[in-house]
Amino acid sequence: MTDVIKIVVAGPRGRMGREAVKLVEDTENFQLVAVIDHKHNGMKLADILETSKSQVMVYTDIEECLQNEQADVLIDLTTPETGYLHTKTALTYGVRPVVGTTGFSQEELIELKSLAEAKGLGCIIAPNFAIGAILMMKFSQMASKYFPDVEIMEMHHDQKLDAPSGTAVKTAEMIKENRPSHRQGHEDEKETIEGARGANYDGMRIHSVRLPGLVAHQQVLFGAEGQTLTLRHDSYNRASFMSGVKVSVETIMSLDSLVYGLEHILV
Ligand SMILES: NC(=O)c1ccc[n+]([C@@H]2O[C@H](COP(=O)([O-])OP(=O)(O)OC[C@H]3O[C@@H](n4cnc5c(N)ncnc54)[C@H](O)[C@@H]3O)[C@@H](O)[C@H]2O)c1
Ligand SMILES: O=C(O)C1=N[C@H](C(=O)O)CCC1
Repeated sequence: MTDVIKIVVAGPRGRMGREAVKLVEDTENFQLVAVIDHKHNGMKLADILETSKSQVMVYTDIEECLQNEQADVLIDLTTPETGYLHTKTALTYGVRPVVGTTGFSQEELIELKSLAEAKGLGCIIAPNFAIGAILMMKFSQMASKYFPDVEIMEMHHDQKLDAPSGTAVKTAEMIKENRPSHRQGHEDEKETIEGARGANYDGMRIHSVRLPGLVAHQQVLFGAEGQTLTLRHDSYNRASFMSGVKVSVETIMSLDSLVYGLEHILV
């Protein structure tokens, strides 16, 4: 029999968090031991989340939670500031973080990487848990060797806090590994309305669309003489991310350092 993995979910009432709670409750060798919310300290999960019957405790303070509960893994699906703090605290307490929260700075990622290494603990920070999105990023990286002119258009629901999306940033980082650094567009181009050309990452442009009705979508557009290539991925619901969360929890127990991006653990 596989060992039981004891899990804390942070952000259980969020769009992603409630799916993660369901995943943990429905997976045989996963055990939910507590949740971390920004309110309702001391209540039971079932009292604050209509889709759960779980009697595990709600904590508002991660330190109190990790002192009181025996946990192997923290799944964090909160906000950029909270996610960073939770990841750091979990590592300090010897708990392995699986982080879907996006919007971390480069400095924060570097700091978390050193902390995970110092502690010899697995930590997975995945800007996108959907397998199709990972493939889109990998295909984009491959294509950029042959099509070095590329623009990324990410489209999300209008409640998203960070822009560009974590997926768009990760895609640009992966493309950068293959694409000779250069500025794109006309050398004399001028924006008559600020922001018209999008964010500039190593000469590539990233455009962020926010609209009600969207979930998570990204198009990577490549252009060359007389041709274009478009790679697109769409998540139509949050369940699309859960197989990636599951494989991350299963894999993290045998890791001893930080992995940034699911492409490193999908074989
Ligand atoms: N990696 C992926 O595949 C993926 C997919 C979707 C969303 N995301 C990211 O996951 C995060 C959550 O997204 P969402 O759509 O579920 O957002 P959401 O706003 O629906 O949920 C966030 C939850 O975090 C909780 N929260 C805020 N501050 C907190 C605190 N201090 N302590 C505990 N809980 C706190 C809120 O109560 C809320 O329930 C975002 O960063 C988003 O970009 C990642
Ligand atoms: O809904 C969100 O927010 C999402 N965020 C991730 C990102 O920033 O890339 C992944 C897709 C959904």
